[in-house]
Amino acid sequence: MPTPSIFDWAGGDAAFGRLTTVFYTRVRQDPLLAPVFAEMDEQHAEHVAVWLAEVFGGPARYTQELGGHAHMATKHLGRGITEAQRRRWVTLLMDAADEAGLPADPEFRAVFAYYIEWGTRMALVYSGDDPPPVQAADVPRWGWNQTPPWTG
Ligand code: HEM
Repeated sequence: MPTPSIFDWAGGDAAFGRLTTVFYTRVRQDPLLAPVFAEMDEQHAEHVAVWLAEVFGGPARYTQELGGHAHMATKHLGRGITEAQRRRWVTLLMDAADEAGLPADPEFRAVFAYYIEWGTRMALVYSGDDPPPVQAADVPRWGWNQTPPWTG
């Protein structure tokens, strides 16, 4: 049997759809994050689900249909996300993973948390004073392995 992608292991598009639906319901009720997302459009949760699906080895729909990495990174520019907001984002997403019934095995949750920790820190970098060029990267692909060390 070939090793399944993380996307397949998680439960495919349906699982990521449930995840972001639950997550943004929690975000709207959260005093620290609700103001950050006050202007988000109706399709935001779905778009983040499509992004996560691509990252975890699913179809490359964010790249093909939604503007790819440059569009996603641009959405974070100038937002000045704080560490407290980032940490709350992570906490609510992990709570949402439980509520949405994503697999709870240690390997899946470790690799899931690994991307979320990395991705939220990258969102903070893009939202800050000296962001990297938005065109400089593709949508990351997260496997069961590790990333190389930070090169700036
Ligand atoms: C792994 C971490 C993250 C991922 C995968 C992610 C993903 C995305 C994506 C895909 C978009 C663009 C949606 C679209 O195409 O319409 C977006 C926009 C946005 N993100 Fe993130 N994000 C992350 C972390 C964060 C954090 C930590 C914050 C703030 C606490 C944040 C705040 C926002 C905001 C405010 C927008 C714009 C919403 C709108 O007005 O439509 N993101 N994010």
